[in-house]
Amino acid sequence: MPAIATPALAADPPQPGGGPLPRTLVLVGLMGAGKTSIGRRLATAMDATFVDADDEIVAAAGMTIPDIFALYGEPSFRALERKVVARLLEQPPMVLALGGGAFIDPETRARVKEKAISVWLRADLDTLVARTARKKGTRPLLDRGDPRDILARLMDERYPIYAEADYTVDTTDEAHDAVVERVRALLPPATKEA
Ligand SMILES: Nc1ncnc2c1ncn2[C@@H]1O[C@H](COP(=O)(O)OP(=O)(O)OP(=O)(O)O)[C@@H](O)[C@H]1O
Ligand SMILES: O=C(O)C1=C[C@@H](O)[C@@H](O)[C@H](O)C1
Ligand SMILES: [Mg+2]
Repeated sequence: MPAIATPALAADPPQPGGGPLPRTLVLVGLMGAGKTSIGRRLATAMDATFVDADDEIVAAAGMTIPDIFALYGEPSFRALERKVVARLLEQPPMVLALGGGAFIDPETRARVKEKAISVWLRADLDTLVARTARKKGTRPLLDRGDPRDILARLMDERYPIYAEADYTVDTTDEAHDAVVERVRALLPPATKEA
């Protein structure tokens, strides 16, 4: 499988000392858990930089995630994801939404544990099915069959691994802002100043 070229990251480098985070705050969880939408709000609330690893992969590859899967295959996507996340974890603290499978990779998981604070955004199956139904065609794993069956299988496979995150926050019955506050409440006091 050919390697995908990896030019510079697309996101502006975080401003030195520009955020109150002592370490990068990494959000993990399945598709539809809220990593992107919660992460963006959290970063705004904390005056921190927000980066979505999926967007960085798209920028690095110069193509969409469905195209990367279709043209290069999932193993090449995973290799690129590992590289991109490793580079992001070397940058100054930020709020970082990982792609759904990134934390499942043992190397990435070890790096996250070493360098970041991790939070698993957990949701139940009905919630994930409903949320992921909104932007069809953007998540290649869910195009391989019935999304409910696939999400159920991924929950079985991945939930024990996401549980290795430092913290877990349930997002099933919580509005965005409530989840943001729950995540902020987990952080040491100095990181709560907006
Ligand atoms: N707590 C919540 N309450 C209501 N809607 C939510 C909540 N969290 C996320 N959503 C909605 O669910 C959808 C998916 O959320 P989001 O894109 O943040 O998930 P994600 O974890 O980044 O997954 P993916 O990257 O696969 O899209 C969005 O429409 C978002 O607004
Ligand atoms: O759960 C996954 O494995 C994925 C989730 C998305 O965020 C993307 O990273 C990609 O579609 C794979
Ligand atoms: Mg997302």
